[in-house]
Amino acid sequence: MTGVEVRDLTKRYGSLTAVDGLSFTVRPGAVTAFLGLNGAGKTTTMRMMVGHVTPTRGGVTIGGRRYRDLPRPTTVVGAMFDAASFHPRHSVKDHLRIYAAMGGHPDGRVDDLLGLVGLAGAAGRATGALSTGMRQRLNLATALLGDPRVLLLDEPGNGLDPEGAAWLRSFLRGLAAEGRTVLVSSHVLADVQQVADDVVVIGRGRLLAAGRLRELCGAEPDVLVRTPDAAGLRAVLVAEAELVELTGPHDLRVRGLAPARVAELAAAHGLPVHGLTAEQPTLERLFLGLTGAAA
Ligand SMILES: Nc1ncnc2c1ncn2[C@@H]1O[C@H](COP(=O)(O)OP(=O)(O)OP(=O)(O)O)[C@@H](O)[C@H]1O
Repeated sequence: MTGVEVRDLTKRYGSLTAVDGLSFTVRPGAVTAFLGLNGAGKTTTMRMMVGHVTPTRGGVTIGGRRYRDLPRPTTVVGAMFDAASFHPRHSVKDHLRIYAAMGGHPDGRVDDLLGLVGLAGAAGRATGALSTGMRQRLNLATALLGDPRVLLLDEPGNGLDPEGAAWLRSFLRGLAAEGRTVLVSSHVLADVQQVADDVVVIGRGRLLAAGRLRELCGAEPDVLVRTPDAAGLRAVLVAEAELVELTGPHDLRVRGLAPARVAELAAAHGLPVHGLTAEQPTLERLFLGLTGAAA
């Protein structure tokens, strides 16, 4: 089992601290979403994991070893960055064959991967003629050439259409189910919510939260109430709820009260309720709360 340990990772560019004393772990067998606003330091952190950028302080180990100490790094870690470049006239298959040769991976792996990422039909196409979604798939295939236990994927969902995004989610789940360590940076929170087991949230290079998505989002759902007397019900609920928000002429959002308690209080005051739904807390709420506080 190969996890990733980030310890006191720091990167300064002149007076700018892009990554600031970051510590977290990424566990095997799970998809971990790496989240932060633009410029938060996600790419810099991931580049330090694979030695593209030298930390000012601190470091990263993968299965207990630094990237540069791994004897055949691409068999341990597969990394994919947004700005990956392809030779535009190379075919998809040639691109993979060249990278396979460089990494010392068997040529037969290329056809397997083309099938796995859904590019078998585009094997002969020039990489310069690929759609963004196909480029992402080719990037992913390149990262997977060495059958690595650890995948570090920087914004792999960028430019994917809804079908591609759904495909990527199930692909990532499959990699985690095989026991691999999967770290995925993203800013599409709805996509992440559907796929991630764990999240690491950073802001201005600092850690804001890390842990199981379910625990961080909180177990308590908001309760959405539909009532013809929203103002009247609101007046009753505010005494016990953490928050009661009027979201429409006949709609309330209640936080900090169980649905049953909302119904009891309404009944006790003779207020009609036409609908009551529990809404699971979203990653977006957590994220905006954290990054808003950091800003
Ligand atoms: N080579 C560099 N020289 C100077 N500043 C840099 C360099 N690389 C990154 N930065 C700065 O470090 C900060 C973090 O950038 P980084 O690309 O890691 O953020 P990010 O979270 O990946 O953002 P995005 O989501 O926009 O890609 C930014 O302010 C960026 O401008």
